Amino acid sequence: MTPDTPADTFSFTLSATDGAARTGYVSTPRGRIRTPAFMPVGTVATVKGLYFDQVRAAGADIVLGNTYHLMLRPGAERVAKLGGLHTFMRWDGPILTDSGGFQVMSLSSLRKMSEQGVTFRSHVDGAYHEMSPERSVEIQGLLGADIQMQLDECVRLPCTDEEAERAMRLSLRWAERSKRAFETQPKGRAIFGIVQGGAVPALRVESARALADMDFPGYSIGGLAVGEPQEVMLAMIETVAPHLPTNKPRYLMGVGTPDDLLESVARGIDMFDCVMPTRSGRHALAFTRFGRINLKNARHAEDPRPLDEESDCPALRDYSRAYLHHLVRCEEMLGAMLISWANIHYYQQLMAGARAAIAAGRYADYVAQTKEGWARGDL
Ligand SMILES: Nc1nc2c(CCNCC3CCCC3)c3[nH]c(NCCc4ccccc4)nc3cc2c(=O)[nH]1
Repeated sequence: MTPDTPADTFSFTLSATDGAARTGYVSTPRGRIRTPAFMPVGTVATVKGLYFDQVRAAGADIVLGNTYHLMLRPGAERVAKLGGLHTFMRWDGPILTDSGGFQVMSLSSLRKMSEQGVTFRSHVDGAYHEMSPERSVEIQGLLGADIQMQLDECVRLPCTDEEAERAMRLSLRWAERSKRAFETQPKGRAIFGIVQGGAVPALRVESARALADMDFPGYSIGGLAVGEPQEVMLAMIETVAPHLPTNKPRYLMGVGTPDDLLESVARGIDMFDCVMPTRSGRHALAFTRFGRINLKNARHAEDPRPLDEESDCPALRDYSRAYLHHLVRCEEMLGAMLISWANIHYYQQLMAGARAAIAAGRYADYVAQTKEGWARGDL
C-alpha cells in the first residue's frame, strides 16, 4: 500500500493518460488504490489459499468481500459485533463489497425478483432472506466496506432487448434507492452506480447517462463477462466509457483474464476483480509472462526450472515445476496455495507494468510486448 492518505474522504486522482488508458489513484481513509488496479476476491473473508501479508506483498492495495456469503454466514450483524470485516479478517487496507444481487442470481436456489428487491433461500441452510437496495447497503455498512455497490440486476447474455431494458431500468430505480440509503453512512465511504443494458448500445448509453446525472463517486460497468465474446464486452466498454465522467473511477465487474485486463485498460477501465487467479490456482493453472502453464501436465514432471526465475515472488521464483506438478498430482494443499500465490502476484505485476507504461506514454508497446511473451510461450 502506498503512503497512507491523510484524507478522511473518498476521491480519485488522474495522474496520466495514454489514449483512452488512464493511471492514477483512488484515495480512501484506509489508504490509496493505485489504478489500473486488480482487486483480489476475498469471498468468505479470505483470499483463498493466501495470507493477507502475501496479498499485500504481491502489490494489492484493496480486496473484495462478499456480501452474499457473509450475510448468510457468519451474518452481517455478527461481523459488525466483532468489529467489522477489516478487524475480522485482519486486513487494514480498503475493502470493496458487491451488493449481493449477482451472487443471489448465480448461487441461491429459490429466488424471486420484484420491484422491492430479491427474496431467496440460503444455499447454506435454506433460510429465507430478503435483499432490497436498502438492506444491501445496510449489510455493506455493517461489514464496514469502504467502497460499496448499489443493488442491481445483471442479466445473462444473450438476452432479448426487452429483458435487457427491463433489468436496466429496474437497476436505475435501485440505484436511486441505494444511494439514498447510503447517505446515513460515515464520511469517506463511497457507493458506485452500476451500468447495465446488456449488449444494446442505446440502453448502455441511457444507463450511463442516468447514473452520471445521479453523481455517484464511482461507476461500475456490470452485465458483462456473463457469457458474451470478448469483442462484445470490449464494444460495450467503448460504448459506455465516453458517457462516464473522466474524473471518477470505472470498475469493470468480474473481469477477467490477463488479456481482458490489458484490452479493457486500453479502453478506459481503472479497476477489476475476478476469481480467476485463485480459482485457476486451485485447478493447477498458472498465469505467467510466458502464458498459461497447466501444472497437471506430465511434461513438467522432471522440469527443475521455476515458473519464472526473474520474478520477486517466491512462488514463481523458488519452486521447480516438477515440485508443483508433484503437489498437484498428490492433491496437496500447498500446490493450490503456491499456484494461487503465483497468480495473484502475476496479476498485480501485470497492472503495475500497465500503470508505469501509461505514465510513460508507451501503453501500446507494453500490450504488444506482453502478448508476445505469452505467444512465445514457455521455452
Ligand atoms: N453487482 C454485480 N456484480 C457483478 C459481478 C460480480 C463481481 N465480482 C464480485 C465479487 C465479490 C465477491 C465475490 C465476487 C460479475 N461477475 C461477472 N463475471 C464473472 C465471470 C467469471 C466467473 C467465474 C470465473 C471467472 C470469471 N460479471 C459480473 C457482473 C456483475 C454485475 O452486473 N453486477
